[in-house]
Amino acid sequence: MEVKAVYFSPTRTSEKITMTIARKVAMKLKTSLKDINITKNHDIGRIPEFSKEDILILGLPVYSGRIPEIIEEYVHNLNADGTKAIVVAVYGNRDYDDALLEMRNILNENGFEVIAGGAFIGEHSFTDKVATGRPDEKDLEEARAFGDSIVMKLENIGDNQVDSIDIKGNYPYKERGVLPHVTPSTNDDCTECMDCAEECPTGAISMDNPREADPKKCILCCECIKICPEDAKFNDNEKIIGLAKMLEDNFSQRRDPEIFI
Ligand SMILES: Cc1cc2nc3c(=O)[nH]c(=O)nc-3n(C[C@H](O)[C@H](O)[C@H](O)COP(=O)(O)O)c2cc1C
Repeated sequence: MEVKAVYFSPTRTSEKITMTIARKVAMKLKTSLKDINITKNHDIGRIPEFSKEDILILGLPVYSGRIPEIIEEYVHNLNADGTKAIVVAVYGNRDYDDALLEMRNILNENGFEVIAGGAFIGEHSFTDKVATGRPDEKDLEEARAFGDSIVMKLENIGDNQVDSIDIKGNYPYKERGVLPHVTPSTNDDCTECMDCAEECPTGAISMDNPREADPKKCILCCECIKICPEDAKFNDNEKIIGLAKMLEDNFSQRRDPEIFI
């Protein structure tokens, strides 16, 4: 038996929440934890295998109320025969809409038994003024408490099959919004440390010149902006700036994690 934490997390908030839950579950079950970070490694040649005794904790950020399109094929290729799973969506304080439901449905269709789900909040990718610094200690405390509840449920279920859990969301799912085909810009403070290019989940930033990026590959995850030690990367596209302003004006009130178990 192994707890397998699989997550996609360009700006690391989904990673923090998923790993906090997973560490708690593995520790309480006194079993090993496998950290499967698919932020850069999401080609379907690397799909992990699951035994019936394993536990999958899948953590994804919410993009336009859905799971990120770039990770869709990978998630659809996760397969099991009765492995228990937990779904975790991390969103930027606006809404998670149908993302958590989408995750539950894909995993249930692929032979997992989804026994719990959680929607958590992370600092918004487009602005550091919405959900600033989240997940914070209170969020991590809730993530650990969620881990405790998961273990309690697993102990109660034993080897029995369970009914699928109810999760908030609608089907047909929300249509994905269309973002402009642009990349973040770079100012003169860039020192070519290459952190952005090395961490870019899609390889959109040139390894020869980190000021150059391919708009066909860029998914606007904002990893490069958040990771840059010199604050040299920024969004200067009008639509993205307008979106950030709309979020700051309308979605600054703190939202709390929601648990489905
Ligand atoms: C393209 C894109 C679309 C997003 N859409 C939403 C959304 O619909 N609702 C929301 O609350 N946050 C949205 N966010 C914000 C992220 O869900 C949030 O910042 C999350 O914490 C990022 O996860 P990560 O740190 O694991 O990359 C979006 C971010 C990006 C890059």
